[in-house]
Amino acid sequence: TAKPKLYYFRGRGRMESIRWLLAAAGVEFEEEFLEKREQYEKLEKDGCLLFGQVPLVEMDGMMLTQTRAILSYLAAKYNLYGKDLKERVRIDMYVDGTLDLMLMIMLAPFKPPKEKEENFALIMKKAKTRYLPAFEKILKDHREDFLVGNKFSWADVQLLEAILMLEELNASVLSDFPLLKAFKTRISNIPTIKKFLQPGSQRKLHPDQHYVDVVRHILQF
Ligand SMILES: CCCCC[C@H]1O[C@@H](O)C[C@@H]1SC[C@H](NC(=O)CC[C@H](N)C(=O)O)C(=O)NCC(=O)O
Repeated sequence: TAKPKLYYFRGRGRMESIRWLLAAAGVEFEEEFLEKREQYEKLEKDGCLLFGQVPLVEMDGMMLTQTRAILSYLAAKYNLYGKDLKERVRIDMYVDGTLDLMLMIMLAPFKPPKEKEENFALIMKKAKTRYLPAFEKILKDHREDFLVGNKFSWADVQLLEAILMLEELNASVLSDFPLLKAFKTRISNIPTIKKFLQPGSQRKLHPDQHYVDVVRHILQF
């Protein structure tokens, strides 16, 4: 069967969580990197972009857009979405929280220079006073290796992704969160994730100025 094909910039952005989830599920995927505006315009002209936006994932005979829709489809398809409705809604709550946090981090490089310092402080404040305490408490109350049920799920994948992004911004961000530190080690050692964390995987690097310039050029903003 054909591998999923991801269409996005050569960077993390909104597509990175999709790369993580596919990798965690052990699913190989191909990528087409948007480097020129013409590529984006062709996708639009060909009617691939429902709302004129990427991420776009071509799989199972469909042209899928909307990051959350794609992630939910993948989680369900690869059995990473809990055992019943109640586990699924907890996973949805947790992943929406990590997506909110990661969106702040993802958009940071696009902030005007004079706002960067303040924006960085806001991200760290939200991480340390809102998101990390919430997940530390979940691990404390739930007393399992994973966030939901006693099984690896989409929520675990995305929390690890968010933790690693935060540590890139501030290496000691987990210093007050011992359960999250142990969680990070546990989940990082899951074979499919361990492989994705090795150099040479399809995991993308921290965004640099070139990347910001390419995105601005293609999307003309
Ligand atoms: C890679 C760095 C990403 C930072 C910026 C990204 O976040 C978004 O704010 C913009 C990009 S992603 C590219 C952007 N896509 C979206 O905003 C998708 C939003 C949608 N709800 C989703 O979750 O998939 C885009 O195609 N815009 C064209 C335009 O709307 O005309």
